Amino acid sequence: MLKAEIRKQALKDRLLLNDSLYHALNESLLKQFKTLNFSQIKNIHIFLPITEKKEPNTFLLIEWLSKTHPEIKIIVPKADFETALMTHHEYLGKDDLKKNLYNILEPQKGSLHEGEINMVIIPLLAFDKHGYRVGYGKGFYDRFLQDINAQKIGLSLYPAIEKIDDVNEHDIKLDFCITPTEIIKL
Ligand SMILES: Nc1nc2c(c(=O)[nH]1)N(C=O)[C@@H](CNc1ccc(C(=O)N[C@@H](CCC(=O)O)C(=O)O)cc1)CN2
Ligand SMILES: Nc1ncnc2c1ncn2[C@@H]1O[C@H](COP(=O)(O)OP(=O)(O)OP(=O)(O)O)[C@@H](O)[C@H]1O
Repeated sequence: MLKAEIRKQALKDRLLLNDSLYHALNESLLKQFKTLNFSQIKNIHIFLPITEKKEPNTFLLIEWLSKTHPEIKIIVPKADFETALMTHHEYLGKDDLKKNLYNILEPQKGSLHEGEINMVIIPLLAFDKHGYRVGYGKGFYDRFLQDINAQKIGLSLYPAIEKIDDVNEHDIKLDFCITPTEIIKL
């Protein structure tokens, strides 16, 4: 299938999720996330959920991490829609977040993180069995991930689809994808 078609279908499916299923899927994602090996990890980059679009509730992961692994620094992105680039900031808690024009929460005072990043939790609308993903189509994550040497981990409410047919030279492959039932090695 082509990205445009996959994107349209995935957005529709997500918005049709009822609250109780959405909640259960998020709890299952957290359960899977807890099984990752954090022993070598000094910092983790995690997107902040657009709940209006029923993205996975990454606050569950962030809250669990800050309780059980307080030594791991949490880094969150801030997207610049003019340049399609992101900057990366220390997460200081929910009080430091404010919604931008796209309903994306972003850090206000969290200081810029410019060093290496060990693990990135990546938003997506769909991913395929070959490790490629479909996002909202602006290429933010492809630009970000091309420069870094981190474990690239997708977070998906749904299982893998068979194949994205229009993968291009910019598309960066995931190393793993967390779904509600399993962590898939890609
Ligand atoms: N939570 C989260 N943060 C993220 C991403 C994401 O997928 N999820 N992104 C992942 O890359 C980047 C943001 N990408 C986005 C791209 C488009 C729209 C959006 O609302 N688009 C409008 C159309 C706007 C237009 O074309 O001018 C829409 O879909 O209605 C939102 C986020 C960076 N931060
Ligand atoms: N490293 C890059 N340099 C220049 N352009 C890029 C780069 N990565 C992606 N792009 C461009 O950004 C757009 C992203 O399109 P694509 O359909 O692959 O997005 P996506 O992976 O679904 O979205 P996203 O990464 O925003 O979630 C394309 O026009 C692509 O050519």
